[in-house]
Amino acid sequence: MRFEGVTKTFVERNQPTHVLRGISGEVPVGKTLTLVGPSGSGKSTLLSLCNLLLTPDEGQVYINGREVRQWSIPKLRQTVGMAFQTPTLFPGTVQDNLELGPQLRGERLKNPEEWMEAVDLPANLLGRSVEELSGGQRQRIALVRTILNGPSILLLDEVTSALDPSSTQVVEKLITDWKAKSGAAILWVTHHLDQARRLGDITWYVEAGELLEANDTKTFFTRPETEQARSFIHHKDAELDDTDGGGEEA
Ligand SMILES: Nc1ncnc2c1ncn2[C@@H]1O[C@H](COP(=O)(O)OP(=O)(O)OP(=O)(O)O)[C@@H](O)[C@H]1O
Repeated sequence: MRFEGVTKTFVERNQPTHVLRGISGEVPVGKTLTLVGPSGSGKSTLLSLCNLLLTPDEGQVYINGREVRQWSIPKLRQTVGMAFQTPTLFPGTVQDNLELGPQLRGERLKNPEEWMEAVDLPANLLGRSVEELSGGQRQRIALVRTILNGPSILLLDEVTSALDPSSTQVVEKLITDWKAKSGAAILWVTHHLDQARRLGDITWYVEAGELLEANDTKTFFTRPETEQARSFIHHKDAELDDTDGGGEEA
């Protein structure tokens, strides 16, 4: 996935907000890119351009070498999976939701129980309506469903923010195991710098719509190049210390 000079401006009551200002860079195949930056810096907007929930005003987004606007929406959404903080599931049973992706490819889901085990949920939930699931269970099922669509790129927007530490661990393991097997590229927005540090191969820092730093994750966190990134890391780490060494933020 590649961005070339991407800009996006929202206009509300004649007031323009320049949300993305000339973002360029690449998420290489098989890598996890963790995207960090202050609230309102444009992270979710950047993700939304990758599967045409939004279109850029200027610049291009390339998926597997082809500009997003050249893709058919169904093919694009199958290739580029996306999961949000608030999971979306279709009405029906858990199994109905998991079967959807394979069915669209004319396949059958062979091992639903194994997927349930992978996200630490009992197999007897398969026949239950998704209405009956807790928030943490919904998020885990939504992620499995996204993965079963067979994407080669995964966009994750704060997917563990509403989860307790043990569900967070299950979700992180699901995604990292799947990435290792599939060789997919992942663009992962997170407010949790410990998560960005732990899971990223590459980290981007955006502030006020500008990509101020793009580096391998270890270098970004140990030797940030800009004063803005240094200060952001420092403040976030201090917040984490204040919340008694790593509790989940709301
Ligand atoms: N549809 C929209 N119309 C108008 N303004 C929008 C729209 N979507 C986002 N914005 C504005 O664009 C800016 C960037 O929002 P975005 O959600 O991309 O930031 P973010 O970095 O993901 O924030 P957070 O970390 O809080 O989720 C914000 O000022 C937001 O209010």
